[in-house]
Parts: sequence; C-alpha cells; structure tokens
Amino acid sequence: MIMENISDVTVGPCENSKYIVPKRIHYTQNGAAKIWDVMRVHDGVAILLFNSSRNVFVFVRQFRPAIYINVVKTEINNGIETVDTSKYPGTLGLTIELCAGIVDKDKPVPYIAKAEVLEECGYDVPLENIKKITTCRNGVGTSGATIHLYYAEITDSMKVGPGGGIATEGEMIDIIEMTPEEMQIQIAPFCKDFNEKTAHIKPGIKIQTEVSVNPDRSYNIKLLTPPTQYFLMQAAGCQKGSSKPGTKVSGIITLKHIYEIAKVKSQDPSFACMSLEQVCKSMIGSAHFIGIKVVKGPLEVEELRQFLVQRAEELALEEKELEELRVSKMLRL
Ligand SMILES: Nc1ncnc2c1ncn2[C@@H]1O[C@H](COP(=O)(O)OP(=O)(O)O[C@H]2O[C@H](CO)[C@@H](O)[C@H](O)[C@H]2O)[C@@H](O)[C@H]1O
Repeated sequence: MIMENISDVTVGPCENSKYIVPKRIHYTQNGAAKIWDVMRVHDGVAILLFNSSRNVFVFVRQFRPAIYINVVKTEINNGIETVDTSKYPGTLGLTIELCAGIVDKDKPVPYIAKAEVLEECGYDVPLENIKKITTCRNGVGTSGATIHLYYAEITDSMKVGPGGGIATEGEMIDIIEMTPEEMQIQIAPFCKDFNEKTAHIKPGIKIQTEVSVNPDRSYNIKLLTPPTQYFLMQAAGCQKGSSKPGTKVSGIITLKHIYEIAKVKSQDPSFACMSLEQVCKSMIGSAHFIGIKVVKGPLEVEELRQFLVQRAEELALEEKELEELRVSKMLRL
C-alpha cells in the first residue's frame, strides 16, 4: 500500500458532512451589524509520544487532503474542478504529525487520546502516562475548535499492535520515529541552561515560563516573575484567599507592600506599557480580589496580632463547616 499514490482528484461542494458544518453567524458589535462565516468541527486531541526504551519521539505520517488542496492548482475540465496528479503528486499532501484524533465520543479526552495512540501507533499506554500539556484553539478565523494537547511516555513493552490506523475505515498511517538529535533538539544543553536560570528560585514557587524555538533550533527561555497572588499572600502572611472577598478579609498589607510588589511585577511584559502607578492599581485590584485589605499607613503590631488571631478562628470555623458538609454529603450517598 502506497499512501501517496493519489489519482482521480475532483473537488466539489461539501454537503451533509459528518465532520464539518459551515454556518453563517450574524451579530451586532457595538451597534454595527456584522457577519462571520464559520465551520462547526469536532474538537481534537493530539499526543506527543516519547518512547523511553529507545529514546525516540513517535509521530505519524499520512496523506492530508486539506494540505494537498492548499498546495496544488486545480483546473476546470468539463465543468469539474480537478487536479493534474502528474504535475502535483500525492507526496505534496504528506505530513508528519503528532498522533491525533477528533473528539467525537462522549468520553473523557484522555480516554480518546489512549484509543488514538493504540489505533495509530499500536501502543497500549496506561492512562496515568497521558499528561496534559495545554489546550489551544485551532483556526481562530474559521473553526475555533479546541485542541487538547497531551504528552505520553511509552515503552517497547506497551507495543501490542502494528498501529497504522483502522484499516477497515481506510486509514493509511505510517509510524515515524525520530531521535531528539534527528529533531535537532539540544536537550542536554537546554536542561543545563534552564536549571542554571532557575537555580535562584525557591522550590515550590510557580513561575510562568515561555520557551520558544527558533528556525535554526536555538531556543529562548523567558522567565516571568511569580504570580501577583503569590507576592500578595506572602506579604500578608496568609495561606489562603478569602472565601467571600469584599465581606471577609484574608489578610492586611500596606501601600508600601503594594509599591514593592508592583516594582517587581512591572518587569513582566504584560505590564510593560503601564506606568508604575497603573501597576500599583492593578496590584490593589488583585489584592481585593482575594480579600486582602490594603491600608495606607504602617500596621499597628497589636491590631495585626488581633486580626491574625481572629482570622485563624475564622479559618478553623470554615474548615469545620466544610467537613460537616462533606460528612452530610457522604451520608446522603
Ligand atoms: N474532514 C474529514 N473528512 C472526511 N473524513 C474525515 C474527516 N475527518 C475525519 N475523517 C474520518 O475519520 C477518521 C478518524 O479520524 P481521526 O479521529 O483519526 O482524526 P485524524 O487523525 O484524521 O485527525 C483529525 O483530528 C486532528 C486532531 O484534532 C486534526 O488535527 C485533524 O485536522 C483531523 O482530521 C479518519 O480516518 C477519516 O476516515
């Protein structure tokens, strides 16, 4: 079977598809009537696979009609839109992709990911190996469908079948393995560099990090500052935000704290076009959001002590109420 052996290509209208439904959306934006043409499609799941028995990434190769039609020129013959496959061979539509599938079953996404890995690559990967990387949106101008991106470590002992897709459904899929070196990923220097750049950060602090790879395979690591809430809670000495912000106070800080936090946070690109005053206002907003009260002057030691005692009592009471709720729910089962 040769997957790139493509012939007799015709292009026509798409009617009653199980996979895509074109829609026209009419809406009014700020008083102006607008139209947008969209496509309802299934969400998708894609899995980056790494076989740790042989240190290879596992991908799939297949013929993608959507890619092919976007790189060839069509012509009209006797009123029918066709492609001259002697000029435009099927190889133009071949892709190397992550193992992936459409989310068309009413099942949790990791189960669908597991089934795709088995069908396309022949590995029976345990669910606990399937780790979520992120979720993103595909084709924001036309479909906007969600793509769930996962990572799974696989081993040779999980290989239970040939993969290659469901033959009875006409799927033709090749499995492609690539070493990190073949992919020109410099993993060892990257890890060393990353560890050096993060060595000064206290373990447990969540830092937003942006990693990008350039076309020449060099990379950029951008470390952002810890989340605003982390700084605010550290300054207030509280472990938890308020369960009722606006009503219950979870901590007290001063404007001086706000100023110091704003000075650090203003180094983040998201605050780049704001003045320090605007960043301070944003910090105050975030503090109120988690129930932290911001006061002008220095804190009176006795006042703060009384607050901390009262807050500890409040938290203990909340915990007791939660526990009672949990028990009553269990009794109802
Ligand atoms: N548009 C279509 N027209 C005709 N038949 C179709 C079709 N889409 C799917 N099918 C049929 O459904 C079968 C199963 O598809 P899969 O769930 O394996 O998704 P696929 O890997 O094709 O990628 C899918 O899911 C990944 C992850 O979301 C997307 O990136 C990718 O565009 C999408 O095709 C295909 O073999 C084909 O028979």
